[in-house]
Amino acid sequence: MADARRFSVGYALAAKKKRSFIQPSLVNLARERGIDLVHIDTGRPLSSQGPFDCVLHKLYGDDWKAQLKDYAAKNPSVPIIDQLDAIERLHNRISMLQVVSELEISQDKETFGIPSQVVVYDSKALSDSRGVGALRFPVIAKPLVADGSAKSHKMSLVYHCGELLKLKPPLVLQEFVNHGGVIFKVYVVGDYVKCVKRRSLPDVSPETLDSPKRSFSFSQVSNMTMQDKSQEQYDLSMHLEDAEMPPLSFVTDIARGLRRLMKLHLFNFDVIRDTNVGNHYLVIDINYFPGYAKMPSYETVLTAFFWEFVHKKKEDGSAIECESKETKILSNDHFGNTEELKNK
Ligand SMILES: Nc1ncnc2c1ncn2[C@@H]1O[C@H](COP(=O)(O)OP(=O)(O)OP(=O)(O)O)[C@@H](O)[C@H]1O
Ligand SMILES: O=P(O)(O)O[C@H]1[C@H](OP(=O)(O)O)[C@@H](OP(=O)(O)O)[C@@H](O)[C@@H](O)[C@@H]1OP(=O)(O)O
Ligand SMILES: [Mg+2]
Ligand SMILES: [Mg+2]
Repeated sequence: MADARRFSVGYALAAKKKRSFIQPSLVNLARERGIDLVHIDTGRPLSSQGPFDCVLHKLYGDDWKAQLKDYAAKNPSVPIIDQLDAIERLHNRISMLQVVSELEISQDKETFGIPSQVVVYDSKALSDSRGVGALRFPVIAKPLVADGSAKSHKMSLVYHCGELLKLKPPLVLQEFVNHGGVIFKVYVVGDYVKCVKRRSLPDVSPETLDSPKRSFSFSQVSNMTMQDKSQEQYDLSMHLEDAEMPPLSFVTDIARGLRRLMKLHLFNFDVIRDTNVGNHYLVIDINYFPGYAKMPSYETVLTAFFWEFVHKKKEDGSAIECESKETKILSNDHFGNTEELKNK
């Protein structure tokens, strides 16, 4: 039966994120289920806005942090999705992946880990072979800070150590792992887990390492939209369609483990399969509140998540932590089909 009480989910998002995530299809579906998605004006004190049944946010900067802390202190019963300190772990590419090493999951047929990497804080260390020498080339140089800026996504694939001197620390040097040009993005929305394929960097052959080209820069390669024709060509040459997905139970175990350790509800992580090993997977990136609008049926999934969140709050009258008890969740298979499961 329809619930007469309406719920209000306040959202604080950057303009670009608002455009991609707050689609009419999501707003309307949520509204039908009694949930109003309400824009938070960050130009005004958060505490003077609302009332909200929960607050959803993805914003960087001290001003927002101070506003949210003040609001949380004054409204302890309103859940915040998610906590600032939990999100901040993902703003540093070292602490981001440390959590993967802390996962306690039995590794049977499939195994997982993170690529070998070192953190470099100053330019001097780039010429010091003691630190960098342990890494095998090619390496990817990634900005240490992942703060949502265009700069934080700018990476370099480096074939020769001499090229490192051109880079600007602080950065992470991570071994490039050949993975067949396909990356798996695992989206997590509370209990829901969905794995999709995306294009990635092509494998690097030993001949390429000897070529005169010694490095190149790129940015958000899995989000890249090329001219339609070349995109198709690229996907065909990479056999994107044919690439076998990792077992769903395997990625779901990692997703649930990460969720519990990080105390986050909304994130995705990037996984690649090591071509040389076959059943070994590497987690290379974790993003808070990623581009859910690109996920199949995102409206249904997110609406179910909000519904559960605000109703759970109503039941016990307090802010929610991580786990949900009796829930209505969406299950998925590898082909993008979703089905509703009750009390899973
Ligand atoms: N260790 C690695 N081995 C092989 N390819 C990698 C590795 N690390 C990153 N890549 C490639 O580089 C891309 C960008 O790296 P990464 O995901 O860390 O950056 P990002 O800017 O945080 O991405 P996102 O847009 O997902 O936030 C990956 O999608 C993948 O194609
Ligand atoms: O829109 P946002 O600013 O949140 O961009 C996020 C982007 O989603 P988009 O599809 O909306 O561009 C994500 O893409 P997918 O992993 O889902 O492919 C990923 O690149 C995040 O790292 C970005 O967050 P940032 O690291 O820059 O804060
Ligand atoms: Mg990534
Ligand atoms: Mg990222």
